[in-house]
Amino acid sequence: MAFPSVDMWSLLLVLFPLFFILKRKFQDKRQSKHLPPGPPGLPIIGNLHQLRALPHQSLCQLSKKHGPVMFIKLGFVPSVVVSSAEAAKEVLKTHDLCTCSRPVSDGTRILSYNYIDVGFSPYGDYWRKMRKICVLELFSAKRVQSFKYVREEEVTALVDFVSKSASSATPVDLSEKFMALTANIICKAAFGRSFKERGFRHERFQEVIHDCVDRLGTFSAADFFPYVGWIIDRLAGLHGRLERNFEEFDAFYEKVIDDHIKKGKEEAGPEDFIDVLLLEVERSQTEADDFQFTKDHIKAILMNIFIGGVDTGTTTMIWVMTELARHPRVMRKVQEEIRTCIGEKGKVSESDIEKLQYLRMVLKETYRLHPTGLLIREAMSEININGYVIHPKTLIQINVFAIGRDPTIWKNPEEFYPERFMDSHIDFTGQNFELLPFGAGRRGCPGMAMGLATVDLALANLLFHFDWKLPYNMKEEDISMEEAPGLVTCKKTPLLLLPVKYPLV
Ligand code: HEM
Repeated sequence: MAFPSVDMWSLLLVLFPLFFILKRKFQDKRQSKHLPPGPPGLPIIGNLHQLRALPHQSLCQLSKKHGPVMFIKLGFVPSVVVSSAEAAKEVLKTHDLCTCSRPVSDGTRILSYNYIDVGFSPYGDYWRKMRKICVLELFSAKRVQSFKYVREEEVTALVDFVSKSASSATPVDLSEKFMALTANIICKAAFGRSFKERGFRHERFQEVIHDCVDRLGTFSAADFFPYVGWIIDRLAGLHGRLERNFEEFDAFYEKVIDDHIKKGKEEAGPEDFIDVLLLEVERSQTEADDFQFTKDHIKAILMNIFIGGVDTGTTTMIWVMTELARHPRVMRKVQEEIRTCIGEKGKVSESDIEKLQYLRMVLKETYRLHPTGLLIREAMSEININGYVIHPKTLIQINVFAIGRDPTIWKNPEEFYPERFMDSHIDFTGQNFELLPFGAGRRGCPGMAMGLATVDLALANLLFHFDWKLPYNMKEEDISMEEAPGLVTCKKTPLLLLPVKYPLV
């Protein structure tokens, strides 16, 4: 989440008198003695001024002073920030049922077709039905397996591209290539064909996805200042951009769904997400059920898949390759593992991945230092965390970044050292609260298996086929580790590396 610029602050000051009247109306009547400790805030804006462009980092600093369960106010919105594994377990396991809703916001309302999706809709019967459809029909192990051919096709095409770059000694922009890879794989799984075959420029699609993810991670005044915040958002042009992106997505989905309806059963081919979801529409029309599954429901789910599945996988691969480029010892070790395991087979297949234990450690270590972002929940009823009261409607932010760098859990937390996982039981599947890149509990990521299948296959093949050097006489310490603001914490500058073909005998 990014926070406002100087212009936005001036706007806030102009609207100050209005806020003040509203503040009285929204005055927090809670007894502060039961609330978690936190930094003192300013009138109206609360603690917003203490958060910089990268809130996970600002919150991590603040929690070092105020503790692992910290109370802050974002405008009028009360929020609790959780920065220890122990407290995260309380929220995501002990009290999961009371904390598994999501807060509403202008951005998520637009992109979720008014909360008829899975990722942003509040907890309740409706969400349970939608989540069940996704988990059973779209993200099951069988379905993930059914798209194996798509992943293999796309990874092979990427290896071919990189081979050509290696032959001409041209550096590869891995950030761009990873984005195209995940977007193409998800596009083929969702629509049966690539963007190009669907008459859409994939570069444009990636831009729109990225823009939406950025916007969802950006401060929106309407979210924190009821009634008046929308004026600031309008003036800052936040709304217009998101609405235009939404319309672009919507027109594309509409066309692809209509193509599927027209083609009917005539055109045989592997079942894609739209085929599966159209069956849900049919089923809900024939079964006497109050729940009517419509074209808009399909579109809302597609939106979750693109927004939840593309930037996350891309970012994971970028950070892994960035850390490996900075740590040649680890790079050599992981390549040795892959090359010894694969031998003369020529390429890594999905069935080889489980044998690659060190690669798994590299992935865990990368997720520890570069998790996707803050986990965002909303309390539905009063709960008690570490002896502090959290009231209903409080925004809960689990700072996975802070937990990954907590010196009470991790020795030398700033060091990239995959071997720390050697004899450790800690994994990232949501059972261990020290490492939560996919979240945990009822709202944990349902697309984890699908995301990891791409990440594992692509990384293993790129590390098997190529050695990776730094271009332009760069040194390891020249690689920028700067993060970009957004819902997903990406690397700010593109990662360019020079591939050198590994000679297969
Ligand atoms: C490596 C890739 C991925 C990472 C790191 C990742 C991470 C996450 C995280 C942190 C959450 C929030 C969990 C929580 O609040 O506890 C989430 C939710 C979600 N993810 Fe993923 N994700 C990935 C891939 C995918 C893919 C490929 C899809 C779909 C094709 C997907 C679909 C979703 C959906 C629908 C939700 C919302 C679930 C809900 O609210 O019920 N994700 N993901």
